[in-house]
Amino acid sequence: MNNLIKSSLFRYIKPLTVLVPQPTTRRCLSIMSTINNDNIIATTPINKRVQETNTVTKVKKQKLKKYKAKKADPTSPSGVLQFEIDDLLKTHNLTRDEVSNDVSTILNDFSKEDENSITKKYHRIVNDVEILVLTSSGDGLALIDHPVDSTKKQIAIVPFGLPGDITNIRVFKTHPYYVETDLLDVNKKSPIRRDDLIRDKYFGKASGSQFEFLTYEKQLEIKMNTISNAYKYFAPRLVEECILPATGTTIPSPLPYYYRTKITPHFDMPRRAKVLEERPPLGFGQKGRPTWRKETLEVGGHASTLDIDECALATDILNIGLTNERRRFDKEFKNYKKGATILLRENTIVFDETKTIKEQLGEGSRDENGEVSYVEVEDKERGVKLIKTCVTNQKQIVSEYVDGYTFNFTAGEFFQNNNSILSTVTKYVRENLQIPNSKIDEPNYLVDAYCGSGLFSVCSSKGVEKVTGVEISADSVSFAEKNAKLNGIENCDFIVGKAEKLFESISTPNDRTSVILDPPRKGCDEVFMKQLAEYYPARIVYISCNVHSQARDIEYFIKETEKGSHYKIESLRGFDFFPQTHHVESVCVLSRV
Ligand SMILES: C[S@@+](CC[C@H](N)C(=O)[O-])C[C@H]1O[C@@H](n2cnc3c(N)ncnc32)[C@H](O)[C@@H]1O
Repeated sequence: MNNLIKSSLFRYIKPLTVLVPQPTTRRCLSIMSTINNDNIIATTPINKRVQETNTVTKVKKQKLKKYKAKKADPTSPSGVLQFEIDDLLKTHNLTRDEVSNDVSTILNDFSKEDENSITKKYHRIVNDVEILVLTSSGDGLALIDHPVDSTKKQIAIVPFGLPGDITNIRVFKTHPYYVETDLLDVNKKSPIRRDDLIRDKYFGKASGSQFEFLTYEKQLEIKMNTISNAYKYFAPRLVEECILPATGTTIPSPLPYYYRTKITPHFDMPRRAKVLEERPPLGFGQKGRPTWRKETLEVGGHASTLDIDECALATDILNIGLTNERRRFDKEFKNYKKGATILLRENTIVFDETKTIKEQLGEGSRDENGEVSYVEVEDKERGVKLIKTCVTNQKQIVSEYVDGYTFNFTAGEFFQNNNSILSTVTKYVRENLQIPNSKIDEPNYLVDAYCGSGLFSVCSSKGVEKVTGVEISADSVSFAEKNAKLNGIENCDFIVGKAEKLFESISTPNDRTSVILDPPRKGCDEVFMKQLAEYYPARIVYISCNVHSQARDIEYFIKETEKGSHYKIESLRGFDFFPQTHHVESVCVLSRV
């Protein structure tokens, strides 16, 4: 429908109450009944109640759908995308107006099935599109012609597109300043594209491992750039004033594949179904409807959840567990009344030579004979035999083994997911917590804020007088206390509460105290940062799985707190906790000057 007809139609249905001659009303009703728009983010329901009289039909409360932007935390992926869009616009000398889309018109397009509808104009195939840059979420960004205004462009997000690729894409969703697309074909390959490296049979369809078609060196370089960009966006004053050191090279994961110690495949219940007649796909979400990997078009099916029987990122025992749990699901799926997520968490047992393996296994995922599955591994450095099982019960207590220390925690609770890199990262943290020029007779202290079940507290406890951990989850604190004891460590105290609770009772001398921060994705809050600056510790090591909130916090600490300006950023670098994905763990070290 062209704009003219549509706007005249809206004039009919906009008023709260209108009297419309019957033939026109019938047309309005049939048009309204076709509304099924993917782009509805917020809608005002259309009241379709019609009161018929002999000659006229009364249509009540006809309202247009309004587009309402979702509020996003600026440091969330959709918030960061806004900075990335502005960067791209700047490079191409464009303004936001010049890439804007009329989302409301699409939202109120009642004839979207018509060949000439506005929806069809927007949601189309575009050929020979060059991918220009990569976002921090690992997607390609491109500029394409605007479908309805030849003076404008559109910004397209292209998952699995790499800078330099020339691609065919399908636009399927429109936002005010960008469109979402599926990658259909790669006509010319980017020089960095290495499809020959792909191992995962679901790659290019499943969300998750997006970087398998890059060399590992390239992945590490991209993650280093992600950290630099995060500070450019969220700590611009530190960048402008040149008080930020160059981002260090990303520390690789010893295992680039088969490293994840926790996965959570899920299945959905078909809409309105009360019982499952057919076994639904069990696996991970599909990333759009891409078709560029022709050889894998049928792999995993076509539902929004792909049916996945192997995960190239998960450890061996989790893949065995996945096979077991899929077999169980084949038999039991009819018992489920709604969709569910299945937990597969690795459990590590230090082998006790006085007992048989079977005596030590505990509960875990079972094979077709009903036996708990396990694999044996060796810690060659310490000459210790380890047994790995796969736990599926959220409440079961599981163990991790890091650097000779054992950590117990509840299977459903947080613990770092890549065991292979933990020895490297805990060593790095320990070394960077050291207060320079420490004298032998002067004791040093440690504070572990957001301590979880005590990973950094325990691994950094040697050589310091006392460690104080603080953590909001009482359950995690109780495990942290037990973990210290289990490993024969007596100098750790743990407090339950928000991180800032620490400052109510802290008694260690600030000049001799180092602080570890390891907050959740949203980062620290200003109250905590202010009190931290007030306490004025000798060194701070800030670890984060969201470098964007880390950059925001570091700038706030240095620029907005009274004593923050007395600190210098000693180093900033990534650790690759999540190979083959876009995620990076960032570690920033601050010292007092
Ligand atoms: C990324 S995890 C780090 C845990 C631990 N450092 C580790 O490596 O296992 C963040 C932890 O912060 C805790 N947390 C979240 N908000 C908090 C707050 N306001 N104060 C203290 N702890 C908090 C969570 O419960 C979680 O255990």
